[in-house]
Amino acid sequence: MTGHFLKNIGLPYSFVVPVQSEAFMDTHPDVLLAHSRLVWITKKIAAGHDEEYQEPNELLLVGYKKKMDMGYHDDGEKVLGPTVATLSLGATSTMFLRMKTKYFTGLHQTGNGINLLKDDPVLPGCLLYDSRRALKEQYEQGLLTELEYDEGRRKILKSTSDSFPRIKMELHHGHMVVMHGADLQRYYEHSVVPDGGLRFAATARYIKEHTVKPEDIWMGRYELPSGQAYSGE
Ligand SMILES: O=C(O)CCC(=O)C(=O)O
Ligand SMILES: [Fe+2]
Repeated sequence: MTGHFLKNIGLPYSFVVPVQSEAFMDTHPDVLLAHSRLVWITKKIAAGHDEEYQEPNELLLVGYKKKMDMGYHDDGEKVLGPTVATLSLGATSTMFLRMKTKYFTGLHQTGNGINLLKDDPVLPGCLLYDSRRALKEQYEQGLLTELEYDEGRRKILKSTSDSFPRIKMELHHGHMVVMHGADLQRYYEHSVVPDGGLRFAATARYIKEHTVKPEDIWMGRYELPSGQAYSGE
């Protein structure tokens, strides 16, 4: 993310690059209006799901100058809640979502070569899903020892192949994307490639309050004058 314009508002979010945060109460009112749109949509999307909903208390503005993009990554840091919402501003971009290569192949690259995944979740859509699922079930039912399970996997999982995008979305000015669910960040990753023009992404996240210095908690709070919070109209 070096080179991108970055500005953090609300609770400090220092995972990406340590950036100074500005309290919501001190920021420009338009930023609060943008944040309130993201709060509105996260509520709409997250309501009814089993994971506890937490209202975003942070906003990261990321600016993409000409020809910049953001490579594959996840937003699954421990300090974050399971809902991440982004408002796109400016140039059109394409967002890609793919299964992380290690879950796709069942193999991962370590310091000493390519190894079997310790706990292969065998996600629907992974490479060799049926045979991997069958082996895992036999192992879980006690029909295979761990050694036999590993040997069976070694036989079928020979090469690494790259994962591929499952979702490709064109994002236009004003579009909002919500990613909801910890597993989405655990097993999948996303990237964003603008069409070359200037673009800003305003991303709202929930930062777990216990991970922030108590004296900073107020930075994530604000109230809009009545009637100004976005209500979908
Ligand atoms: O640029 C975007 O739309 C998303 C940016 C993103 O993935 C991030 O800031 O983590
Ligand atoms: Fe992201």
